[in-house]
Amino acid sequence: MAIDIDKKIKLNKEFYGEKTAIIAQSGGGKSYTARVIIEEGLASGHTFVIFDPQEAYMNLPQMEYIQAQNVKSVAGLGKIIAQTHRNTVILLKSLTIEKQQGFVNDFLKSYKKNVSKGIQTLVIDEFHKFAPESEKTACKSEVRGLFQESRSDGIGIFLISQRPQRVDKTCLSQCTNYFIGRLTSQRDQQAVNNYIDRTKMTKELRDFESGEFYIDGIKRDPEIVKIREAKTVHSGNSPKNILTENKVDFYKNTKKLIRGKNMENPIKEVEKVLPDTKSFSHLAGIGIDFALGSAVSGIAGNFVGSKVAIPVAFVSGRTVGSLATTLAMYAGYKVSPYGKDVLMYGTAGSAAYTVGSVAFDILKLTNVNMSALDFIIQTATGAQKQ
Ligand SMILES: Nc1ncnc2c1ncn2[C@@H]1O[C@H](COP(=O)(O)OP(=O)(O)OP(=O)(O)O)[C@@H](O)[C@H]1O
Repeated sequence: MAIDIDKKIKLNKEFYGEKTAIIAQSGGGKSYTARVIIEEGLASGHTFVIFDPQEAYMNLPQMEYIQAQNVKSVAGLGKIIAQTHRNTVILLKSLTIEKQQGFVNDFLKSYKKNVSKGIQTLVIDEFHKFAPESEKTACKSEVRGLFQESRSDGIGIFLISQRPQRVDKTCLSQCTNYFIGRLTSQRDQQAVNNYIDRTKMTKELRDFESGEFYIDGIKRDPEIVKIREAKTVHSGNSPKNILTENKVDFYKNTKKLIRGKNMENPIKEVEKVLPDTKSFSHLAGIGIDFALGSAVSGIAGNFVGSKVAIPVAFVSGRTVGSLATTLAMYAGYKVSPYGKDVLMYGTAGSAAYTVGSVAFDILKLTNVNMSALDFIIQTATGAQKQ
């Protein structure tokens, strides 16, 4: 039976100051459920800070939407929100994942230092990217701290993730409330097994509909609940970025598709993880920057090689020229506020060329002539044999 979360399940004031995990695979209804809970909270006068890497929390009333890339002082923003308890959605999508982690770290440091008393809920979507199990990130210790420190300042947290097996176990185990939705992967099911009372399970997690959740906590007996429809327009989309999402499913399903076998999940599931046009152009952009770096390195290297005799017998001018180019690009990447991505991937391209050049120097030194190896080095790095 569908239970309307705002009629039969009352979310009291304390709930918004507690730690709540909302777990389901992509499309299971996590951000939709979080939206419904936030709608309830806003209506009761609670405030939220939402870290939104997917633009899944648009159209919420009373919210200020802030583009992370436009924030000049992250610490300043953290301080203002901590002191004023403003309802804020921080849109992180335009930042690389490393920058998102750095942003969350700087924000939380300042927020925790300055937070004024009273309940405020921090919503961290795609939690596994900020505090993954057995992996360090710039913000992991700050995020973990939120779960470990016994706080009296009323900070509540929503931990939202589609990959429970990848979420830091300390954070997951410190939650008071668990909303667990559809999970078809066995590893993900195992990761939440400890939080489920099997006697209350009338159906398996893999059979849950979108929006159906096993709820443990909120001072009730555990039960399976269908979350009510949202009052605001949901903006969440299943991510389609091959660089960051569900690569395992992608490879598994595309392999089956190519072999013509039946897929575990119908083609819809493949579509969900196939990269969209934006992801393809992002990949193409990286490729162009990389090739550009390699080409610049090649031109500089060959120029130096043709003009300068290097006193160290086995080091070619090409290597010296391309190494200098790599260092110059790296220095540019470090100091320049502009063109960070071009300089970063350009440095990688230039470094690859330099590695190729060094490989040719070594081959020359050993007097070995292996055309297959030459071909591989040339193709992989762009460096030409001299
Ligand atoms: N309680 C609900 N009532 C009606 N529809 C729902 C409900 N929950 C989810 N849905 C539907 O399922 C879709 C997917 O939900 P949602 O975007 O929340 O998934 P998600 O688990 O956050 O997925 P992702 O990780 O891919 O963002 C929604 O766009 C909505 O159409």
